[in-house]
Amino acid sequence: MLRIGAVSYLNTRPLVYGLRERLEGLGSLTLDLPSRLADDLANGDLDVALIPSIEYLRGTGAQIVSDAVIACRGPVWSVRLLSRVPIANIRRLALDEGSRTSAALVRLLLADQYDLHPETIPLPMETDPESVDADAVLLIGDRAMPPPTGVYQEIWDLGDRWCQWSGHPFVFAMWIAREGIDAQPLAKILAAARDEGVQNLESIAQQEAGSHGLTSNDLHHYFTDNLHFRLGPQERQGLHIYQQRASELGLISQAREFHFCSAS
Ligand SMILES: C=C(O[C@@H]1C=C(C(=O)O)C=C[C@H]1O)C(=O)O
Repeated sequence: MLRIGAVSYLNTRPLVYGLRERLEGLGSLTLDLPSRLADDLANGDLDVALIPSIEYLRGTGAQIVSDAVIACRGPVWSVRLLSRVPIANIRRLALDEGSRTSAALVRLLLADQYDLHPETIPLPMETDPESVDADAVLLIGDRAMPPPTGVYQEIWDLGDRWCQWSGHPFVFAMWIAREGIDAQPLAKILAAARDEGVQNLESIAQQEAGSHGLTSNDLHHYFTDNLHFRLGPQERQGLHIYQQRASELGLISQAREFHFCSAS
């Protein structure tokens, strides 16, 4: 049985639509924070997981299993930098502990656009962003979605900032298999779950909205207009640009070749 892990945020509901049933007899599915999924894949506690793309670029796992991904082609809504000071004055930055990709992305954008290299501190899941001693806070996933309660001078949507800066989509997370795992049977299953999820965005939005304090219209808009669930040539290009720049800034040690599972 394969041990499979997926992100526990709303953004992943369309990717795991009916997935447990499809996996019957082949694997089990657990949901967790993106950063923990990457650590569990790296230490062998998971066989396949939806991990932050930067962790794959850093060397975690062996193969990209599917073209089902979490990406965006403009504003993403759920990845935001909230700054109490003008962006150019950020000295201390708190980073959502669930994140790896966006944690590197925000440092990359601050370095390239403002020549800024702030001190970073972790923002634990249970910590209220209002209470943290930092000039700015990076939030991802469900907790980034409600309107912020504090007073902020500037708010960045990192999907939007990246796409405007690079001219390419951004890939936040990908299904990755660890070394030695035959993930081929999974490739079709993950793509089929995504395809069915994408066909049912309206009903997923209706099911999930209330418990997250969102309207089903807003959530439907998030799934259809903000998120993008397929790794195509433009997304690959965006990933290459991110890899290149992250490596130049020392956020990853060296660029790796992308390996795709043959059935994907
Ligand atoms: C768009 C998002 O993509 C995510 C961002 C990730 C990261 O920053 O490491 C990892 C997985 C995705 O859940 C989000 O969480 O809002």
